[in-house]
This record gives sequence, C-alpha cells and structure tokens, in this order.
Amino acid sequence: MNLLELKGVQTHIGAYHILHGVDLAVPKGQLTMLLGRNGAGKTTTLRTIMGLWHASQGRVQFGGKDITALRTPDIAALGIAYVPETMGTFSDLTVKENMLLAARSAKNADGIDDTRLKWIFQLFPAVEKFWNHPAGKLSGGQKQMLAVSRAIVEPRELLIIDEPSKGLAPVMINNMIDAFAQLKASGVTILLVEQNIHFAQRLGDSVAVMDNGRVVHSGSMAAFSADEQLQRSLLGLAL
Ligand SMILES: Nc1ncnc2c1ncn2[C@@H]1O[C@H](COP(=O)(O)OP(=O)(O)OP(=O)(O)O)[C@@H](O)[C@H]1O
Repeated sequence: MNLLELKGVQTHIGAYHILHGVDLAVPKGQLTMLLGRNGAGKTTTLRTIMGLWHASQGRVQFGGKDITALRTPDIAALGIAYVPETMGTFSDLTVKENMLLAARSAKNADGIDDTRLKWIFQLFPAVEKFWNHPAGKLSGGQKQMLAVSRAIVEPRELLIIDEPSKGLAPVMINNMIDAFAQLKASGVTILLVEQNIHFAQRLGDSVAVMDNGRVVHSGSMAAFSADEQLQRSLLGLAL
C-alpha cells in the first residue's frame, strides 16, 4: 500500500514551470530514495508535497486523502514531518528548546515523552551531549542530527528529509546511516532526497529518479543498485 502518492503533479514557481507531471509512490513502512541530478526538481517535489508550493495540475494523496490544496500546517498535522535542506533549527535557542518547540504536545521541559527522548539520545548522542547548549554552536553534522531529532520528537507517519548526508564527514555519514536504519526498523515511512549514492544504496528499499521535473525511473533499490549502466545514464556525473 502506498502511504503517499503523487499523480501528474505540475508546479510553477512564478513564471517558471518546474515540475512537469511527477508520478511518485511512497510505499508504507518503506524507505524511498528520491534521486536525480542537480536541478532535477527533488526539493520542489518535497515542497509541493508539504504545500509550500502548490501544484497547478495533478494530485497529492496521503493515506488516501487528497492533500493537494491543503495548507502546510494542516498537512503537517496529518503526521508528516519535513526537514528542509536548511534544516530549520534555531541557532539562538538551546538544543533542548529546539526539541521542545518541535514537540506540539510538550507543555514544559518534561513534556517530551521520556522513552522517546532516550531513544533519540541513543540514535543521536550529540543531542544529549549538547542539550543545554545553543544550537548555533553545533557542527553542521550535529545540526543535521538535531534537525532529524526534531522531526521524530513525536511519532509521525511520514518523514520527509532533504539530503541528510549533505556536507557530512564520512564518519558522520555512517552514524546517520545507522540512525536511519533504526528509524526504518521502527516502522516509520521515510522519503529521502539524496545525492550520496552510497547512502542511498545502503538504506533505500525503493527508488525514484527525477530528471527535468519528472520521475523517469522507479523501482526497487536492489534492482537499481545492480544496474550500473542505468545508474550512470540516469545520474551521470552525480555518481
Ligand atoms: N524559487 C525559485 N525560483 C525559480 N526557480 C527555482 C526556484 N527554486 C527552484 N528553482 C528551479 O527549479 C529547478 C528545480 O530545483 P530543485 O531545487 O527542485 O532541484 P533539486 O533536484 O532539488 O536540485 P539540487 O539537487 O541542486 O538541490 C531548478 O532549475 C531551480 O533552478
């Protein structure tokens, strides 16, 4: 069953026609990788799902419900967390304050569910270590981990994350892969944009590749990984 489905989605940004009919399916309980060269339309697709841009044609469905015309807060309230490339953490606030802000139901410092917080600390030890430090003091990789932690501070049905491995040192990438493997095991459905093919192959169950505002290939990650020629023709130098 597909938790999220895009059918024929077209998006214009001002005078620019960016998405030309995106068809994308995100199966429930799986991790789907959205790949493609720079400028292919990956981020625009994520923003259209979240209602930050609105589709001019086509449909976005979540859990069978048409969400194409909903406002972003209403889309998020359905149980979708979105981590943009810019991460959206607040530099002047502490890590703890960042987490509390992300937790809709947290009324005070103890408002985050204890078991969940322990689980997040175990996934991302830096979040615990820097709990009372301003987020602005964190390294790029640690900020990335805080951004993902904010997205999972409460149970969500779908996590949408734009390039979690961006700018990370190899050791950090491995930590991130481990964390996502555990997130996957927890049963949450995940849609990731990735440039790092190693990261994508290690984690992806299914894959969709974009080019020029369309999905030009979709299928299992295992089949895609086994076909180097296909990878080269779709991703080219991005490999
Ligand atoms: N605000 C905007 N105004 C005009 N054009 C835009 C805007 N945002 C994106 N675009 C254009 O839309 C196209 C798709 O951009 P998008 O960011 O979705 O690609 P991407 O696949 O995420 O690329 P990258 O991997 O480089 O982040 C690009 O040609 C980009 O220049």
